[in-house]
Amino acid sequence: MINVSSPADVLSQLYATIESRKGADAKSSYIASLYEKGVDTIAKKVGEEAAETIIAAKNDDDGAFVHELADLWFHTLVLMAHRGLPLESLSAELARRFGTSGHAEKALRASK
Ligand SMILES: N=c1c2ncn([C@@H]3O[C@H](COP(=O)(O)OP(=O)(O)OP(=O)(O)O)[C@@H](O)[C@H]3O)c2ncn1[C@@H]1O[C@H](COP(=O)(O)O)[C@@H](O)[C@H]1O
Repeated sequence: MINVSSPADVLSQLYATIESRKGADAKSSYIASLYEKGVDTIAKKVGEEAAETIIAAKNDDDGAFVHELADLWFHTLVLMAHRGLPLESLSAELARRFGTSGHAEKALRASK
């Protein structure tokens, strides 16, 4: 059982586990089986989980919604790890956006 002290800890521990499955046996590890199948299968899984998240978002069941969100986040992390990116590449990009409104960022793009 992992030590759940903060959302950031959970994400980094999960990502470390996901990265550690590189080269693992696909029969005993679901993540390794995804790596073995490759980017098309992992990306398709992300698409399926996104669709299931959208459906769950329109229903009242918070537990089911969180379940689908977790499946979606999990598979996007597997996709990122399969590409060889560190978790910090995502957190750095999100941190870079701190303080910039989406409206302002979009207006800047439109003016270019
Ligand atoms: N967080 C997860 C996690 N979330 C979801 N899943 C799996 O993702 C799969 C997708 O589920 P779905 O029902 O959507 O898909 P499916 O089973 O292929 O069936 P259908 O889509 O056909 O319905 C399931 O097998 C889930 O168990 C996960 N598998 C693993 N982890 C973490 O990764 C760790 C290592 O896992 P292994 O690589 O399997 O050792 C685990 O200890 C967990 O901490």
